[in-house]
Amino acid sequence: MAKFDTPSLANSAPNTETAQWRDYLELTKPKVVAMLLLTAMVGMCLAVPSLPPAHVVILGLLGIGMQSAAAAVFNHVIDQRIDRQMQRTIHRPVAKGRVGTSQALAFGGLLMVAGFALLWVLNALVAWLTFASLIGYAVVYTVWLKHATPQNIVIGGLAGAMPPLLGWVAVTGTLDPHALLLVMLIFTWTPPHFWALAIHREKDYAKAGVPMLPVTHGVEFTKTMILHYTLLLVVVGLLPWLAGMSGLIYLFGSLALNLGFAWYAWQLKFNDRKGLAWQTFKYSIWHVFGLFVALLADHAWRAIG
Ligand code: HEM
Ligand SMILES: CC(C)=CCC/C(C)=C/CC/C(C)=C/COP(=O)(O)OP(=O)(O)O
Repeated sequence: MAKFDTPSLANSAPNTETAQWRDYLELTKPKVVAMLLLTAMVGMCLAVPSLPPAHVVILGLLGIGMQSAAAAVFNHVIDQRIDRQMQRTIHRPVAKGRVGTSQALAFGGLLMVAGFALLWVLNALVAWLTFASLIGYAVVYTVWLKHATPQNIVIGGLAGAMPPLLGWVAVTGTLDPHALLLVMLIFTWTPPHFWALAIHREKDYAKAGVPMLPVTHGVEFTKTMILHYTLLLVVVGLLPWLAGMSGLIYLFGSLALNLGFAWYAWQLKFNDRKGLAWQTFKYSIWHVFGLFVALLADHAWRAIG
């Protein structure tokens, strides 16, 4: 790996190796999409008092999953130059040349069209909103925002925060302000999720010339912002309960998880121990998983109760 450290080699033409199915899977960012689908499923369940119809869940998750995966594939194609400059991403299939740009575009295009068609069967609103999220991530964030401002992931985070609302609309066909509260949860979670990683990978982003907050405003300022967002998340986390969407299981679950996130952020800011940024990033992933499982468990409890 070390041989790619020098900028000249990092920028050189990619290797041409044979693509395997694993490369195509990697292009879809499967773990991120799996988490997005969990949040979409929670949106579907909370849209109705008990359980949504099985065919809506299946078609909806397939459609939202395919469109999210397509967005991830396009992100790999568009970012291939900067991916070749960062240690974390240097081995990605398009960056390395194992999957060519046109093959990746064809794969992404297929996923996009198939996903749109599946959602169209449910209702036009969910199909268009999901497509707008795809454009939001693959074009607005990846092409423009990422290189334009250190607030890139705050604004661009909206696309990744949309799945609970998309799930909700898949079931009801209409927009509901309650679904926006779930969007707000992920929207507030995204900056501390990403900036913790950006501190850990600051050198990567500086080398690739991407204006992430730790690069433009320094690590200390970024830590302060992370702490602010986690404290805001404690408050935003109360909203689903205050709005009557959830009960005590969610309330106490979210309080524990959000205070835990704030504790990590506090340590990151005021303790110089090495590795805290990476630990905070890892925690953020378990945190968002726990938050949506708590919403689901709470809903199931109320549905049978
Ligand atoms: C603009 C918004 C977001 C940005 C910039 C962002 C950034 C990132 C980055 C750079 C990684 C890769 C870390 C690595 O390579 O080790 C990552 C991992 C991850 N993110 Fe995010 N993220 C965003 C939104 C989301 C959302 C909305 C979710 C789900 C709710 C999510 C879930 C995950 C998961 C599960 C991983 C771990 C993936 C793995 O281990 O392969 N992210 N995120
Ligand atoms: C239809 C729909 C809901 C679309 C959203 C799809 C989606 C995959 C959102 C996740 C956001 C994400 C992983 C951002 C990281 O991109 P990055 O380019 O900053 O990170 P990288 O360097 O790891 O590629």
